Amino acid sequence: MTDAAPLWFDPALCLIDGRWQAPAGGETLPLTNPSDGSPLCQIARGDARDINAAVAAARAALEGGWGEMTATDRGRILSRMGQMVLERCETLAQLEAMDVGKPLTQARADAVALARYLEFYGGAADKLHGDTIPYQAGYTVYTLREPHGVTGHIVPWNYPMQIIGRSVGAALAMGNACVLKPAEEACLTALAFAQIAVEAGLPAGALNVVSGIGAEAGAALAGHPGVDHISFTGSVRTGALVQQAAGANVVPVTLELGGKSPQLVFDDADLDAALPFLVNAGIQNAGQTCSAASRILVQRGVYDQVRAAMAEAYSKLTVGPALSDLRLGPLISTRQKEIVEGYLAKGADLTIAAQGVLSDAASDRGAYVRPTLFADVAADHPLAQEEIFGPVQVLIPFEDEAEAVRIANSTEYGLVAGIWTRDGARQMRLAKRLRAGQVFLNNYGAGGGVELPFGGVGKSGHGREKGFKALYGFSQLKTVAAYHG
Ligand SMILES: NC(=O)c1ccc[n+]([C@@H]2O[C@H](COP(=O)([O-])OP(=O)(O)OC[C@H]3O[C@@H](n4cnc5c(N)ncnc54)[C@H](O)[C@@H]3O)[C@@H](O)[C@H]2O)c1
Ligand SMILES: C[N+](C)(C)CC=O
Repeated sequence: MTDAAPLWFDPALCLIDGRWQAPAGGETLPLTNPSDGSPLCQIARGDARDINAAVAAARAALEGGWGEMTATDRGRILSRMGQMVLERCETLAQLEAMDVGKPLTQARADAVALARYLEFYGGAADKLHGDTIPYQAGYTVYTLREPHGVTGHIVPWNYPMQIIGRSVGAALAMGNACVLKPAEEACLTALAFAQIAVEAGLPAGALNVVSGIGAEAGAALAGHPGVDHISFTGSVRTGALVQQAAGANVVPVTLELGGKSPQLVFDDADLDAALPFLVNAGIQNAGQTCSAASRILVQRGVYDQVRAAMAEAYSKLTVGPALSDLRLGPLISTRQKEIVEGYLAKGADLTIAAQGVLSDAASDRGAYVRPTLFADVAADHPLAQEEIFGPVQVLIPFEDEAEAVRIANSTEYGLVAGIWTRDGARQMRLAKRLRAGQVFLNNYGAGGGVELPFGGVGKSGHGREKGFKALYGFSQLKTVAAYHG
């Protein structure tokens, strides 16, 4: 680790029942810095035994101090955690940059987003309540909003802080006790978050964190009969496995999966306003973003202009080590680099409109690829259909609104869509017709905005996280019908 980001916790331990402890198997896994391939540290290789202990600790917390705490007091702790995240912002950003390969500016924004989630859900903890319901004579009927109980949170490596904030933050606000399984590729900020929770006075067992391999600790959590709800963020393939495992115990699952999100640019669009969003939403976090706008659909009348402007922007993109804070860092791993290079090879028959450049500091030991913009891509080409999870965007021309909608809705995903047009009626029509969980009109937020409900349709998943509405998903309703004559 660097002096700038010293670890003030031991990453080779799991947080269970408020205590950092060695995993039952006594084994560790290496974390690697994707910017140069150097070893970062060892993390705990938790397994089913640690998950069992974590679930038991969470259950005990619900029956003890955490379960008895008022919503207002829960909110206060979350708000305190948010403040502590802000105080540690620079350290957290450095850890995320080294662990994920994310440029420092983006990592800083993620730390601030984590703080915002904690503030937002801290403030919301005591705002959601039940109703009274008019019923038959002699009755008083009301509903209680209650936590699910023990919630499992399985998160990926690409935005650890943001995803932990939105799912664990909302779950704790509603009074659940959480078991978090971060990704084995990058989990330092998940562990730092756990330490912050301890320091902020979160009662023992309310948050338990077990790092480890997906097929071991993750599968044990997904299939655990003592868990009452699972929030999973990751790939479609793993999401299906998690849903199946949880389904065997009739446990509800929220799935936040992948995407192939489009931005639609019409002839009447404000192109100057659109350009930064078209490019940035494709290359943010080196394209390893579920809501990346990897398809840019452009109407014929402005197609050449958009292509030229994007190509110029691409030629200025520089890739380098995360701590040098260029526009793009490396991919998470050499394995991910091979996957992206495989897609670039599949695009050998296509026209490359432009590519970014590697900085001199981007060594062979890092997982670097040049951001690549393909032009004139057919809507059914694999590069226009499959999630690549790298800095690759395709330009697809269209004639009219009907064709734009058909192409936009032609993938198996439906996470986010952007529409660039000055025509208000078209904005309203398309906002309804596009299959996506979020639609942005004349802007594009690649998942930004803690206040905005987020989630997918189709293979992008189901359920909604973020925003106030997420609190409904992390709680359940009990109806109380009192007969008093
Ligand atoms: N919709 C969203 O909000 C969102 C956000 C970020 C990433 N994603 C998606 O995540 C994917 C990339 O992330 P990834 O490669 O880390 O995904 P992944 O599915 O490989 O891993 C995600 C998590 O699942 C765990 N896991 C792996 N196998 C498991 C199993 N059998 N049982 C239980 N858990 C298991 C992993 O350890 C990790 O913690 C992309 O498809 C991306 O679009 C979606
Ligand atoms: C929504 N977001 C950006 C936090 C994560 C997507 O990968």
